[in-house]
Amino acid sequence: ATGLVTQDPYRHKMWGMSELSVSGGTRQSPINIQWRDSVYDPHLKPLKIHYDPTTCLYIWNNGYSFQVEFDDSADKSVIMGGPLENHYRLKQFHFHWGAINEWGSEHMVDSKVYPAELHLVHWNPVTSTSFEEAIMENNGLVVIGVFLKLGAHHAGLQKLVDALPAVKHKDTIVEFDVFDPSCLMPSCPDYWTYDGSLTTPPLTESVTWIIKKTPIEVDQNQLEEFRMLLFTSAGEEEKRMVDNFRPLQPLMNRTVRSSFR
Ligand SMILES: NS(=O)(=O)c1c(F)c(F)c(-n2cc(CC3CCCCC3)nn2)c(F)c1F
Ligand SMILES: [Zn+2]
Repeated sequence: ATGLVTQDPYRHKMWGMSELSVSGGTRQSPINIQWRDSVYDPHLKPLKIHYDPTTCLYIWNNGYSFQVEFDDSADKSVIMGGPLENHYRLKQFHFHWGAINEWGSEHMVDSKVYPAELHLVHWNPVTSTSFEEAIMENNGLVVIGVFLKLGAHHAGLQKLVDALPAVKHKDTIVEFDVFDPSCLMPSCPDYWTYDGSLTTPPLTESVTWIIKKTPIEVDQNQLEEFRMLLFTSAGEEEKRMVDNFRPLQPLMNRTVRSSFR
């Protein structure tokens, strides 16, 4: 399936390094998780998630994806446990998806691609005083990745999908209050974890990735609503927001640990 992703989907972005990892990067993301090479770590604890739905602020189209932002001024929506030394605050979540169901996710599992991937981005309030600072810190961020697969209608996601027409164009925003992103988590507790990077600029190597083993199911109409968004601002020539995933990066000297046998 990786052969399908020949074009660099961010080719229209003048990042200069979208194909290459950060020059000299040794822990770039995303990667292909080879299940048989992952190492079961019995010391990994269950991940604990406590999201306060009232910390949800708004949805906006940032020109890469649509992003749901949270009030991170206190320890109200936090994760802890798993591979983590302390708690991390939820800052935002967003998705990556393809033009068609055959590709779209950033990570892969044994070269299997999913049609989309959810990222919940958290930062370390113990070692950083802000999200912006944490982005530059080693292990300043934790991102939980959840694969989306084509299947049953996802009632929790639909609330988000219904708001997308209001953020069709880049730099548009709509208020979005009281949403609990826990509804987007699979019930299975199993995950892989590895040290990596942001998959968008500034591509800093500050992320502890936690990738859930089990995908959530969404239906065709819901995926197609993602694909109706635009990379472009109002008034510009329309470019559909699709294929907003970064190409696979080399594993280099890293081990992926699993929380399950
Ligand atoms: N795919 S990912 O790796 O989960 C992922 C992330 F982890 C991110 F943190 C961001 N991110 C980027 C900014 C702008 C910052 C604004 C302040 C200065 C630094 C950039 N906000 N959040 C992001 F866009 C993204 F896609
Ligand atoms: Zn992402």
